[in-house]
Amino acid sequence: MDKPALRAALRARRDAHVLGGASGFDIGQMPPGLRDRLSSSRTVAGYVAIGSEIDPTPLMDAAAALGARLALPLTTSRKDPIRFVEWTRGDALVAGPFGLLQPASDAQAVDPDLILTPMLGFDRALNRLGQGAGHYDRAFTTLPSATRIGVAWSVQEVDALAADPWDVPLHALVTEKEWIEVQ
Ligand SMILES: Nc1nc2c(c(=O)[nH]1)N(C=O)[C@@H](CNc1ccc(C(=O)N[C@@H](CCC(=O)O)C(=O)O)cc1)CN2
Ligand SMILES: Nc1ncnc2c1ncn2[C@@H]1O[C@H](COP(=O)(O)OP(=O)(O)OP(=O)(O)O)[C@@H](O)[C@H]1O
Repeated sequence: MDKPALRAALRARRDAHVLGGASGFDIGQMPPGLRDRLSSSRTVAGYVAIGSEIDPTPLMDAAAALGARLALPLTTSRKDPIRFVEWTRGDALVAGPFGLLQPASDAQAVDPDLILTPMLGFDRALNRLGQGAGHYDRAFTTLPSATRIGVAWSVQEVDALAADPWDVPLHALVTEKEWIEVQ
C-alpha cells in the first residue's frame, strides 16, 4: 500500500476505534519509562488532538505536575515548518489551518527537550507515519537533541513501515495500552 492509501486506511481505523468507545490514557497506569522521560525534561511539547487522534492532555498534565514547562506546535501551512511555543493549561487557543487549535502566533518561542508526537501509524521498530507534510520530520532535524516520543491509539500499529531517507526514528512510543522503547 502506498503512503496516501495507508493514511486513509489508518484514519478510518482510528475513527472506528473512537466511535467504538475506546478509552484514552489512564494516568494512574503511567509506564515508568515514560514517567522517567517526562520528569527529566524541562520543556515538553504536546499537541491539541484533532479528529479522532488520541488526546495527550493526561500526559501533558503529568509532565506539568512533574515540573515541566509545556509547549505546543504552531502551524502556518503545509510547506512552512512548524515551530514550538510556550503554553500553559488554560491559555487561549485560536483556530489554525487543518482544523487545528493552537496558541496565538505571538506566543513565546521555546525549544522543547521532549516532543510528544502525534502519529497516524507506527511499527514496533519505532518508525512513524505522520500527516505527510514532513512537519515533525523537519522539527526533529532542527531539534536533534530532543527526545522523540510517538503518541497514538494502539490500533494505529502496522507490521512494518518502510522508512524514507528523511524519516527520523522515535526514541519511544506510547499508546493507551503500551509503552515501547528502544533497547
Ligand atoms: N493534533 C495535531 N497537531 C499537529 C499535527 C498533527 O498531526 N496533529 N501536525 C502534524 O504534522 C502538525 C500540523 N500539520 C498537519 C499537516 C497536515 C494535516 C492534514 O493534512 N490533515 C488532514 C486531515 C487530518 C486527519 O483527519 O487526521 C486534512 O486536512 O485533510 C494536519 C496537520 C502540528 N500540529
Ligand atoms: N528534514 C527535512 N527537510 C526538508 N523536508 C523534509 C524533511 N523531512 C521530511 N521532509 C519532506 O516532508 C515530506 C513528507 O514526508 P513524509 O511523507 O515522510 O511525512 P510523514 O511521515 O507523514 O511525517 P510528518 O509527521 O513529519 O509529516 C516529504 O516530501 C519530505 O521530502
